[in-house]
Amino acid sequence: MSILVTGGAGYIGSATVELLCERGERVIVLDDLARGHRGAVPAEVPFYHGEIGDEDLVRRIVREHGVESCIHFAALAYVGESVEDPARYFRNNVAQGLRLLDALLAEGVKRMVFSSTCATYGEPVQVPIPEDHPQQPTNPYGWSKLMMEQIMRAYDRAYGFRFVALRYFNAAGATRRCGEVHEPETHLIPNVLAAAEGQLPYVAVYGNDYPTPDGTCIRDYIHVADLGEAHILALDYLRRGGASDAFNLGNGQGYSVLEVIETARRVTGKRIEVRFEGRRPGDPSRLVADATRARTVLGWRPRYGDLETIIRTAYEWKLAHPRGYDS
Ligand SMILES: NC(=O)c1ccc[n+]([C@@H]2O[C@H](COP(=O)([O-])OP(=O)(O)OC[C@H]3O[C@@H](n4cnc5c(N)ncnc54)[C@H](O)[C@@H]3O)[C@@H](O)[C@H]2O)c1
Ligand SMILES: O=c1ccn([C@@H]2O[C@H](COP(=O)(O)OP(=O)(O)O[C@H]3O[C@H](CO)[C@H](O)[C@H](O)[C@H]3O)[C@@H](O)[C@H]2O)c(=O)[nH]1
Repeated sequence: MSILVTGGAGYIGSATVELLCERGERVIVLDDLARGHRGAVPAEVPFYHGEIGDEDLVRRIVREHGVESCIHFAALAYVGESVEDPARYFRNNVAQGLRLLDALLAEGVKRMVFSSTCATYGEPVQVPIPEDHPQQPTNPYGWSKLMMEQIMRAYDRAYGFRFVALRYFNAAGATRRCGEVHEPETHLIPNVLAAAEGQLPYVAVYGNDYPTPDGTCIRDYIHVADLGEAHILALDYLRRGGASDAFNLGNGQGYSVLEVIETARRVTGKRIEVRFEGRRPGDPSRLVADATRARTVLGWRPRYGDLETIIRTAYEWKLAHPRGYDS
């Protein structure tokens, strides 16, 4: 029996594939390489270059490899881009996501660990944010993920399709094999490190008039290996017969954009120029997780909680892979 990992050539997906392989699980990756890298997937892992919305392909993979569960990372995931082109986000994340669910169900696969996001909460009314916080996304990306959560809930009731929605806060850092390489890169920490290495002239800070102590947005950064570990625990939970549920994944500690830049200056020892720009549409001011439930129900224990460690692992990976992945 094997696990279908969609989006397994992407940043968090490839790090999770690495952990699953270390644990001796049989893994199959499906990715259209819109944002991922073939070189991020170990050569021994069967790889399919295709879309999650290709029902015939998904059904064939399930039959040929005896797939029993799916970890579904594949999605477009840029907040700003989703505000500019919502159609692309709803088509890719929801319409194609729905076809993936239907193909799995048609082949009798009824277990999914789903990449959801803190962006499903929108502007928080309570911080740290618990799972039962109101879900009112401020951008189409967040809506696309919330729609998938709701579709899966209905599928559970009607068809017994069990899922765990993992609502990650901000993924960061690198594992031994896998780091963050996106084209274009919109995420803060890779951009800060690119500025440290002279690949960007400065870091653009989007907004310094937010209602936070230094005026810049606050986020809860969580190490990619800790995210990967949570997927394995969630899969074990579903295999034990656990009920469908949602879990926040974060450290419970918020850092402002300026604090991230200051920490990166310490870690790299480099000058990092900053330029203040206007707010980025769709950005909530402060997102910090209450991840108590993942700890108590799944037994999750993040190991790389401290921001300096998170940034150091990202920096070390970048120095070891100055041009990113070869393919
Ligand atoms: N990075 C974060 O901080 C963060 C936070 C919360 C949630 N998430 C979610 O986690 C998941 C992984 O994020 P990531 O940062 O690794 O992103 P990523 O872009 O690196 O990885 C996503 C992968 O999915 C693939 N993909 C996209 N659409 C596809 C499709 N229709 N068919 C097949 N493959 C497709 C891409 O090529 C890419 O390899 C996403 O679902 C994202 O929404 C990420
Ligand atoms: O060059 C940059 C990049 C980012 N930022 C700021 O840094 C913060 C973090 O931005 P990221 O782009 O790194 O992360 P987001 O919080 O926008 O997005 C992440 O968390 C989201 C939930 O809000 C989604 O889940 C998304 O997939 C994931 O990338 C934001 O305030 C952003 O405005 C900058 O100031 N300059």
